[in-house]
Amino acid sequence: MSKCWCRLSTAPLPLDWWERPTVSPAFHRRVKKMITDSEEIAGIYQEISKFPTPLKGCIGPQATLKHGGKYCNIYSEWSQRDLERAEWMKLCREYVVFCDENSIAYAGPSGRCTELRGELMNRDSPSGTRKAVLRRHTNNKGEEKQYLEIWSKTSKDKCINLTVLDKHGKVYEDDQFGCLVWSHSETHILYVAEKKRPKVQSFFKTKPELSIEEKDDSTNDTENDQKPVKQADQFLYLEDWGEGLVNQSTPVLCVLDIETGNISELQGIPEHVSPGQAIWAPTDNGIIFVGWWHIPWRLGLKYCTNRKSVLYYVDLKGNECSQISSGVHTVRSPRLSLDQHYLIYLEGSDVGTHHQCHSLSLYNLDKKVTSTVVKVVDYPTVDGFTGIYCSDLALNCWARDSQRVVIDTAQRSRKDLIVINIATGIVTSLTTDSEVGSWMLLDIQQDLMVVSCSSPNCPPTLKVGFLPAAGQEERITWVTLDETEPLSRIEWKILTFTPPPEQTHPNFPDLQFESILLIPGKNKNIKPPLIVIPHGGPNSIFVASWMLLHIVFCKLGYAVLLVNYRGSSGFGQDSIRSLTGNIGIQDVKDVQYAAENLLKEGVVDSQKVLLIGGSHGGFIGCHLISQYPGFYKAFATRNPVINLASKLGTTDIPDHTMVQAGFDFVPDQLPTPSVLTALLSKSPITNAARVTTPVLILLGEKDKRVNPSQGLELYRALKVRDVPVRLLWYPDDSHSLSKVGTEVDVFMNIALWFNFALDITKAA
Ligand SMILES: CC(=O)N[C@@H](C)C(=O)N[C@@H](C)C(=O)O
Repeated sequence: MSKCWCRLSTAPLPLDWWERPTVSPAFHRRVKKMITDSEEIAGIYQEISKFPTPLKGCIGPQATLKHGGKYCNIYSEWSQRDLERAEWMKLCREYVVFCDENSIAYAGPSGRCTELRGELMNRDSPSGTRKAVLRRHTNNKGEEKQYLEIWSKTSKDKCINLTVLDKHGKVYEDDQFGCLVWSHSETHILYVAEKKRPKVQSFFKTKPELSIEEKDDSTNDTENDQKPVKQADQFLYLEDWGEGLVNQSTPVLCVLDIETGNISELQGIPEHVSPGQAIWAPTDNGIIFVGWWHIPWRLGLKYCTNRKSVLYYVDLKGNECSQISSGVHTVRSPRLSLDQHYLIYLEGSDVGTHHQCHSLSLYNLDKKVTSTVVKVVDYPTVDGFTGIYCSDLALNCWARDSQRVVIDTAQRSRKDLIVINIATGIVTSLTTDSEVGSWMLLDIQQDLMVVSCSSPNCPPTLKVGFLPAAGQEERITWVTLDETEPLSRIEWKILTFTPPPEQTHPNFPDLQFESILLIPGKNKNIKPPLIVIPHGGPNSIFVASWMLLHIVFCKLGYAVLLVNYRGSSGFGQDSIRSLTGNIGIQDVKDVQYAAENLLKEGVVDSQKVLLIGGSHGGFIGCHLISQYPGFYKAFATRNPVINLASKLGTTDIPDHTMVQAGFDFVPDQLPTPSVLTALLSKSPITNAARVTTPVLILLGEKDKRVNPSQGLELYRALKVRDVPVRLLWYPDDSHSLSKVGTEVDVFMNIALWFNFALDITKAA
């Protein structure tokens, strides 16, 4: 029986099963409601991938109309997959809103949407009269340059070639460090760039003889160009900030004087931190920024909101730097109130997990004192509030009274908008009663908010609404900017599970967990196959929002179960705590419990259960197929964690491996046999001999988080045991496999892999 991979099969599976050209016509007849033809599958993917995702929304200044009343424009940017060009593209859409002080008379689109090319970042000046644009342009020699442009309402006023100026390396446009901020006076712009590095060359490079003209020219070279070339450093290792941030090493804060065009690098920043997320202090006298510790070395930052970091103020006159946040482990997203008296920011403690419940801190700039406005929530409060889990606050999140802030955060399996009163700490939800699954704040100006919202069966749309006066927040009314319809014949709901007594955590016995179920059609006579998907992290979460992969599978006829096992963020800090040291057990049992409970309800086909999991979700998936052989008919996994012992030395976040496995992370601790043995014993590779489920492995060669050698270990273990396994290797992609060309290939391969698996299950 060792070569059988499904319970119904009695004969060993032919090793060439995947190579067989088509699904049998008999299969098509049997599963009429399933779409199995590859062209049709590709067509559905293409159709659904046309819905763009909002990236930003900015409310312009309000203008008064002749006959009273006001209006303003809303500028929004979206990203969309261009399947023909195999790339992400950015587009912009504009809207107009007619309103009075606090109600909207009309809101709707103005003009057409257009593609944005080469714009890396842009930011309106505080008055709305000018705009700064960071642009990438490739000239006809194929050289890429970065420009900083200043636009007025009618034309481009200034264009600075940052590459030729050569004051610094590339400007950062990531969410982690990057910023582009106008001073309050609108005379300067602050941004983050890679520090200029000394030129390096080989020991044996012959210097070209300069012509007379070139010698003359070289006298005009900048001070930096004349610095001696470093020879011994040509191959010096440069630390980076890990997965998704491989070109980021040493950020510096830069200030452009718009009038003179002069760019200066901010001095006075402590040597042991890398600065980012900077803002201007009141009256432009100083700059406030987050400094991430880069000693003893840089640990990966992506998905890791736990990195040691401090909030600083640097004075622009004396370059003196002082610490604002105190005694905390991690800070993010400093945001100044409109009256410039308060600063709020997200704060986290030294819990070790990569994501956690944050508190909201307040710094009173007049009194120079810090207080906590919203504390960490261990267990959901009686009114259901589960705490703050966002990784960043919206750039503008203050109400005009400078007493309230609006935040979007996961609350169990939804993403809600909440208002926090900084004086009382009272948290009020603006969206709990809505039928929409997920809300995100894009901008707030004079209490007018623009938000994006979506549900698992409804693509994203923008809405506007005025934040009601304090205490009346529940009265909010939203006006939709673009009408979108939910996709027909797809339903979703959130399922709540209480783990059985034998699976409760001894220290956290009351924890529940949830799943989001997407289910096709309403025909009670047809039970769809089920795809079970645990998320990665493990302290991440699925919120009930529009996600391409899930909706396309549902359109093909699958039910999809997204499991937020205990340890997911959004359910209170105790839930996150409960998984530490328990990975491979609690998470695995929760996922299986959710799947089995759904099968008991009889709404899906219990003989056709499939599994997808990426990263830590792949770790859970590998445990599942070895612990429940025959239950899952096929498994597809992206960059899975297979062996914690070998992962420790190859990942950009070794602390994560140690902490999740239940150990403290001590940077100078060398691996010991006992630790490595414990790591190995928690790893799915040790049970690979029990696997009979066909596995599709999808690996990104450039993955710094989970080295592709992890997936290769699994491939080899299955191949040698004649378990059907297929490995796809994406040389230009990394951990998330999110390049447009990769994503579509990954999807098509999973869809076809599952088709074959179900076909064979039926035939057996
Ligand atoms: C913190 C982190 O990146 N963990 C990885 C092992 C992981 O599971 N990543 C998730 C977020 C993923 O889906 O890639």
